[in-house]
This record gives sequence, C-alpha cells and structure tokens, in this order.
Amino acid sequence: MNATSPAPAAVELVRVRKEFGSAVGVADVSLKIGQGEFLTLLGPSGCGKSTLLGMIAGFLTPTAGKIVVDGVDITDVEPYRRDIGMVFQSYALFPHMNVFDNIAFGLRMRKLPKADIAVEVRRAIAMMKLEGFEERRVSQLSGGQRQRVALARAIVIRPKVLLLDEPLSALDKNLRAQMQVELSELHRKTGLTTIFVTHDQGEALSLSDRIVVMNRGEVQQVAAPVELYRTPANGFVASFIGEINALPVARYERAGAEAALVLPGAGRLSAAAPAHWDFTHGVEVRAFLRPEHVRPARPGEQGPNILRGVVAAHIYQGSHTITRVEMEGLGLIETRVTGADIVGTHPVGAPIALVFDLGEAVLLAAR
Ligand SMILES: Nc1ncnc2c1ncn2[C@@H]1O[C@H](COP(=O)(O)OP(=O)(O)OP(=O)(O)O)[C@@H](O)[C@H]1O
Repeated sequence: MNATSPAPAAVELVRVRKEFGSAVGVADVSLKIGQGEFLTLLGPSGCGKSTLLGMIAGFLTPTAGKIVVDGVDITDVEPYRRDIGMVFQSYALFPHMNVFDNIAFGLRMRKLPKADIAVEVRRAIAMMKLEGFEERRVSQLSGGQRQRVALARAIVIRPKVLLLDEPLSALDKNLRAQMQVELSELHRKTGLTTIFVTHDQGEALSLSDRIVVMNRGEVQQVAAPVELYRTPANGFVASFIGEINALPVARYERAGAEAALVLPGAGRLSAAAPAHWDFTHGVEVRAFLRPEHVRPARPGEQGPNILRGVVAAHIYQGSHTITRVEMEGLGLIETRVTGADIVGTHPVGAPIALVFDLGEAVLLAAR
C-alpha cells in the first residue's frame, strides 16, 4: 500500500479529540485509513492509542471531531451498530460458554437464522484453525487458543473494520511470534481493514502497511515501516523506532558534494551528501545514526570519520553484540557488530576507535 495516498478511505478521522477533564487524551487527530489496509497505532504508554481506538469502536465519545466509516458519519452511532469487530489483550471471552457459543454470540445478537450462524461460525473456526475445539469451554484453552477464539468472534460478523488493542501482549515471546504470522495470514485472507494498537515497535514494523506514531495524544508521523525507519520526521520518531544514536547538536558545513558535521568537543564527520540533505551551510543540525552504521575501526585503520572512546559495556545478543562506547563530546555511542569477538578484543575499559558512516545518518534541523 502506498504510504501517502491510501486507497478509498474505509475509515476517516476528522480532527478527533478527547479530553478527560483538563487533560487531553487525543489531540485533534485527522487520518484516512484505506480499504483493506493494516494500520498500526504505535507509541509509548499513555500516548492516546487506546483512547483513539475506543472512540472508533464507540466505547468513548469524542469531545470534538468526526468518525466516518465507509462514507457514513458514525460519531453518534451506538457501538453494537457500527459493524466493527474488536479484540482486546484480555480476550474478553465468556468463560462459561464453549468455543462455538462464544464465536456465535454476535450473530445470535443480530438474530441470524440458526443454519446461517452454523455456516458462519464454521468458516471462522476454520480460518482460525480451531477445528475440534467447538465444544471446549474457554477456561480449558491456552492463551494462544483463547486469542484465536477472540479473533474468530471478531471476524465472524464480517465487520467493516477490525480493531485490535494489544491482542498479543499477554502471550509469551514464541507464541507471540507465531500469532503475528497468523494475524498476517488472517489479514491477507479476509482483506479486512485493520487498526492495530501496540507499543511494540518490532510488531508494528513487521505487520503494518502503515504506522501512525503517536506521542502525548498527537500524531508524530504516518508512514510505511521502511520509510519510518529510514526517514523519521523528528527526533521522537527517530528515537522510538529501532535503536539509534542521537548525536549532539552540530554545525552543518557544505562544500560542493561533501557535507560535514562539526561536533563541539568531539571532532568532525563528513560524507558525500545524500541528495535530500538540503541544509544551508552553517545551520545547526542533529544527526541520528543507527548502531549498524557505527563500526569498530580495523587495527591501524586511518582516515576520516574515526573517533576514539572507551568501551563502557557489551550486550551480547546471540547473533550480534551491542557495544557501548563512552566518547568525549558525544556521550554513550552504541555500535553493533556480528558475533562476540569484540568482547575479547576490546574488553570493558579498553580504548576503541569507531568509524561513523555519516552518509547513513538521519539529519534533522536542530530547534
Ligand atoms: N478515563 C480516563 N480518565 C482520565 N484520563 C484518562 C482516561 N483514559 C485515559 N486517560 C488518559 O489519556 C491519556 C491516553 O491514554 P490511553 O489509554 O489512550 O494511552 P495508551 O497509549 O493506550 O497507553 P497504554 O499503552 O498504556 O495502554 C493518558 O494520559 C491517560 O492517563
């Protein structure tokens, strides 16, 4: 899906706002969600994700603004009339009912004929791979199975929009990874417009067509995962998505095709300026550089962009090691190297030289 111009909007939020007394939970959010799009609301705790989702579902009334689904203003429509399926972290299933009855609940409320209910429930059961569990009580299921029942219950009504509020956060790491794949498959098979809430950036990056990064009730950036990772719009997004080194404010110098940063007390870094670095010579900028773009210098290596520091810590992560280096004028800088050799070659406290690949940095105007 295109990051800037989604297909015809399935959901449109127009200056949606929610105040709780004097506190602002969601501040004037406008957003178009494309038909069939998998859109994720991502942000730290308290940024307003659940409040925004609650307003789309109809559990919360906006203080101002409008919510439109398939061209119809539903701002004042009761939740159960919105044709929206919802799954929560806590499952919210009926523990005394069996799997079949849990999934059939929404269809019975809609007074569908019994035979149709059986057909639809069987379809949802097959889609969520729950065959054989129809008669089981929910209390006799594992966490992953319960979440699959919750998903089946949400999709069985053939909703216009599927809302998922941290549905995987109660699951352990392996099950979570497996359920991510299942969610992806479910989305592919149903083509349902999906709005997913998470504070887990890895989950957001792997599942979404587009991600909405929120902070303090406000949208910081809306973009496809790769675009968000490579070209974050501001310091908050840069620091929130993936690991990144935020360098101190520096002076930007430009001479022909070469750009340089003069970092007070640390030195100078330079690069062939990428085309999008259109800063004026002499302005103050901040550079953000991922750990994979900072590497230990080879023994005896000379050249530009090499700065020196002292190893502060190693964090061994299996396939790679994150090494933290204390650098004068820069503070702690992280480098990411394959394997664990660096732990032996550069023990904590040893001097180390790092090569900065400045051309890969995200550069933002310092304000
Ligand atoms: N019923 C309420 N009364 C007062 N303040 C509220 C209420 N619900 C939410 N808030 C506030 O609104 C802001 C947004 O909350 P919200 O639950 O939407 O955040 P979130 O991003 O979903 O967080 P989390 O990831 O922790 O669930 C927070 O500052 C929260 O304290």
